[in-house]
Amino acid sequence: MFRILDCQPRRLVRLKTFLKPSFASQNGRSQSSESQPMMRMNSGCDMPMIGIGTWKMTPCQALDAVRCAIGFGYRHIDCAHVYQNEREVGQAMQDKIADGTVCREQLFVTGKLWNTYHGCYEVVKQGLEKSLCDLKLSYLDLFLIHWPFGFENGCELFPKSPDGELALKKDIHFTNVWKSMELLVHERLVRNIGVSNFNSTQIDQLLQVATIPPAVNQVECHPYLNQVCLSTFCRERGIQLVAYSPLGSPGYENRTSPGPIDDPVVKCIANNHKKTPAQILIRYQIQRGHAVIPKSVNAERICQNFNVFDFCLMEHEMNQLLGLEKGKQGRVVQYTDACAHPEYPFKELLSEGAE
Ligand SMILES: NC(=O)C1=CN([C@@H]2O[C@H](COP(=O)(O)OP(=O)(O)OC[C@H]3O[C@@H](n4cnc5c(N)ncnc54)[C@H](OP(=O)(O)O)[C@@H]3O)[C@@H](O)[C@H]2O)C=CC1
Ligand SMILES: O=C1CO[C@H](CO)[C@@H](O)[C@@H]1O
Repeated sequence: MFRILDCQPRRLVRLKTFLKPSFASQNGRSQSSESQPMMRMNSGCDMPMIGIGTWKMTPCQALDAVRCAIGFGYRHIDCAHVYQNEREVGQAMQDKIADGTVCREQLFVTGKLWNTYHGCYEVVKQGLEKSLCDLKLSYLDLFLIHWPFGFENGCELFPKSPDGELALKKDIHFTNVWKSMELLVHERLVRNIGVSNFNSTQIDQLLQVATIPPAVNQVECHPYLNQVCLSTFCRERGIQLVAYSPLGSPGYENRTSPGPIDDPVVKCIANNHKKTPAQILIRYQIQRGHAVIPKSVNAERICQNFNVFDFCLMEHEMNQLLGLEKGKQGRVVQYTDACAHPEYPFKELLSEGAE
């Protein structure tokens, strides 16, 4: 049986309940999917706490990495149309269903409505159908509004205006997009809906119109951007925080300084536990009650990132990690190209000063 984690307000993840002698260590053995912790969302659906991220996987890498991840026991796959690899992610899932490793119902697949599909209901539905078709699925477990702002509709993922700037679409508000997302639930094309990169003001606005409240807010989160306020805000409203770029997205071209995976404090905690810095960063999210979606295309690291249930960070270590916060300097995925949109969520990045 799956272990269920209740993510209701103020409920903390109890770690000892996860410790099972049968967990694989870093030796490449597969870990039983039956023993991984789950998050119960508001809708009553369960989401596995660790998923595999798929951004920046080439199509070929995605095919191998997702097959490998499912083989190691991952059941949560984080996808998006804009990652341009959904066909291969879908093929990998089909392959693992065909070889008997999993059935569809055991997978938890997240998709995201790309910014060029902010429009009327038909446009939003087209966005979903494109992903369903590529992923070779008849429904998604979770569908997110990828960003609170839209771009001009069309085939270009990053459309440009005649002046060469990103063509922002300002005549439709995310609350209208949300109403279409709700219809997709009623049509049983998606089991849960949520948002990504929304700030607390935007979530409040959404909650005022929603008949189905967002199940999750997927945001950047790691020790340099710990999202303490947003995490509490979401928890108090029964919204599950999903931590993206949990390793600080090393290698991302926008990263100009070393990230948390290279931080001496993280390395020291890792040494004390005989774990890797990546495992500390993933475990840190789980102990905060966040779902977490590290990306890797390397089989050893895919396995390593999943093997974080045989140790526990102590309170003082969690506090040390929380103390690494860098405010807006810690944010890697900034999307300042879209800052002229009224719903650009990270206004603090546009002002002078540290915070
Ligand atoms: N909603 C949104 O707007 C966003 C969502 N996301 C989602 O979150 C996922 C994760 O975030 P992402 O930005 O990819 O970054 P991560 O923080 O997951 O870091 C990924 C990088 O870390 C490396 N890495 C992975 N595991 C290890 C390890 N154990 N030791 C050392 N290095 C490691 C990977 O290299 P290698 O592959 O070679 O192992 C890759 O370069 C994305 O893939 C995507 O699914 C991300 C950004 C925005
Ligand atoms: O998920 C993400 C990664 O890729 C996208 C663009 O290329 C980002 O906008 C987004 O946040």
